Amino acid sequence: NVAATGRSGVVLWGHRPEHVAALARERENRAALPGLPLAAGVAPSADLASVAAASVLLGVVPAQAMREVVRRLAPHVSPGAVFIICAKGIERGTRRFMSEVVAEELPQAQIAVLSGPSFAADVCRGLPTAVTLAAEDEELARRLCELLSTRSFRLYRSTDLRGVELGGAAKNVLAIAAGMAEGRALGASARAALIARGFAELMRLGKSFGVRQETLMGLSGLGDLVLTCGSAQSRNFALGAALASGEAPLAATHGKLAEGAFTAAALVEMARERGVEIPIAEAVDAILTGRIDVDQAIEALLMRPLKAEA
Ligand SMILES: NC(=O)C1=CN([C@@H]2O[C@H](COP(=O)(O)OP(=O)(O)OC[C@H]3O[C@@H](n4cnc5c(N)ncnc54)[C@H](OP(=O)(O)O)[C@@H]3O)[C@@H](O)[C@H]2O)C=CC1
Ligand SMILES: O=C(CO)COP(=O)(O)O
Repeated sequence: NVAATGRSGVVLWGHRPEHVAALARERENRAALPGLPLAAGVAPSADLASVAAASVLLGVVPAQAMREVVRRLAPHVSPGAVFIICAKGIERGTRRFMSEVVAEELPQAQIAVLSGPSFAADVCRGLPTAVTLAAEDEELARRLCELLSTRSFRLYRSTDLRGVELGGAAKNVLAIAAGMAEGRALGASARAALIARGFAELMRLGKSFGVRQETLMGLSGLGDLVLTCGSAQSRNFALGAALASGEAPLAATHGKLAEGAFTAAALVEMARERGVEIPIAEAVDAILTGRIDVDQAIEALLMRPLKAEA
């Protein structure tokens, strides 16, 4: 809808023809965004070839599906087209960032990443927010920000692509921990402490990747961390709360996408490889894989040796 603000002919491709047909008929995604109509300029299509004329594509699929989707898209994407990654996650197994996945599968495209505090329902309602758009080429980032910004959806540009995607991926894992604290009624002070210590983990990890600290202090790092660690509207936060109330990891997502559940293991492995301590993310991964329970995780975090804050 944002892309179709003041514009027509925005193709919305989806992989399920029946879902695409329902979207075209009802002009609304009744399951995911009930009561929020599709913008008039959006044309749903199940035909991959319909993206061939596009000079800018937005990839809004689960991170673990990105490679498959981009591989299918590749024969239809024109050389020089821009592919904007909207997924927030790291590929399991390969531990590739989304920009690496897309570069491997879509070498003809220019890559950008869009990330920041932006619940789809809020954005669709026209509520104001600001996000970061990163591309290595600053001129491209500037052009895309101008193309896609609206009065209520403000894009700030960055050339720190890796920093932006790291912030978006890591905040989902940390939001699961915040949801657990909420589920166990640990209180507002604990939540604030968790956000601050989670942010310290993100900063340490970011340093090991050579990303800019300012990026992580910005919309796609701290901004999205505060949003998702503070709202039950977040599916990652809701997963944490469900785990804390005793639900099993597989059932606790309630069929919804919680990216942090897939990214946690990759994040922990990357941190270990770099000798970076990320105890909150590690606790989330250990709970998701059934190695410890929520009580043991809380106990372990509270019993960590006292040290300097940094
Ligand atoms: N929702 C939000 O508020 C925000 C989400 N994001 C990020 O965007 C990404 C997508 O999230 P969201 O849109 O909520 O997720 P959804 O679960 O709604 O999935 C998005 C779309 O991807 C489709 N899809 C799933 N698997 C595949 C596949 N293998 N091949 C092709 N299409 C597929 C889904 O179709 P179907 O379900 O019918 O299979 C759906 O149409 C995530 O990484 C998320 O972190 C970022 C900011 C905000
Ligand atoms: O990334 C998001 C908002 O910025 C959406 O968060 P969830 O995927 O946890 O719902």
